[in-house]
Amino acid sequence: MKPIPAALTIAGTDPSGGAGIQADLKTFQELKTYGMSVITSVVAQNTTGVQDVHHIPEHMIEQQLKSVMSDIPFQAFKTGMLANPGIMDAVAEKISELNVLYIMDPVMVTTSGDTLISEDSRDYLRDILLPMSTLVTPNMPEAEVITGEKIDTSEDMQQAAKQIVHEFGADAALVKGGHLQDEAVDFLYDGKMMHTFSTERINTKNTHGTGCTYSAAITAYLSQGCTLSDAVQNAKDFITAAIRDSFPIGNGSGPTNQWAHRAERVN
Ligand SMILES: Nc1ncnc2c1ncn2[C@@H]1O[C@H](COP(=O)(O)OP(=O)(O)O)[C@@H](O)[C@H]1O
Ligand SMILES: Cc1ncc(COP(=O)(O)OP(=O)(O)O)c(N)n1
Repeated sequence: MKPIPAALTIAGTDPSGGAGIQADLKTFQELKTYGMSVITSVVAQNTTGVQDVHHIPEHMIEQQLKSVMSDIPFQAFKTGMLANPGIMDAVAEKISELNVLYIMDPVMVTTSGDTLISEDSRDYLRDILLPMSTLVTPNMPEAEVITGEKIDTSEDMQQAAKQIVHEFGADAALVKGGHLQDEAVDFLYDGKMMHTFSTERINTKNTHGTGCTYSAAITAYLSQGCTLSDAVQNAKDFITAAIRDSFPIGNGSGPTNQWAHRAERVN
């Protein structure tokens, strides 16, 4: 019998439902992948920004991981918000036991400008977790932090993707261009080839949770057995539809719409 596609997200929460664990689980569900979650931080946030944060004690993060890992098999997992070195350490130790695909969304700062990980975590993220990853998905500011280089152009993005693989040890890197002005272009470097994924830029302020939703969609497609470049292309179609049909709700940057792809996808 074919295994049931299943995926795990290890991340922080968003009670307003647009980002973090909530966005990941909605995306897994929408893409017919059995979704599971380990919560690292409870974040009081909404479309306008972050109001407060409570970090889950490390022993409880480890216990959540043990509970899932000892019971239900999954083909892929992703990490999102890992707020400090203690949390990263707890996660690194448990995931080193896994032999499944690992998608790292190196969450650092939200669109609203709130910092989600401490300054001293950045080196740990780059030096310990990143080399364990099958794919890392930085946006342009995150790629700048990882590489230490300024990234302004699509040439800089491609250079950063290569550097993240060859110098810092990820199997593959997807540098996302949501922060570019004209085009929404992302570059995937898999250690051999550069792949380009491009769409027109949609004029909207409702992009809360785009990075979470995109990396969750990649994780779901990988759990179903897609190749890396197919998983990214399918996920790019998914996130583009979700942004195009995003929800104009809340007082700030509204959330993306995970069910928008249904109208556009021909199965
Ligand atoms: N306004 C937009 N129009 C179309 N695609 C976008 C837009 N903003 C972001 N994207 C796409 O959404 C995905 C997430 O990118 P990005 O916004 O850079 O991530 P993050 O949320 O981590 O900052 C990428 O594929 C990016 O190209
Ligand atoms: C708990 C949590 N994790 C990650 C983010 C950042 O989400 P992202 O998808 O990068 O998009 P923005 O929210 O920054 O638009 C978050 N807000 N909360």
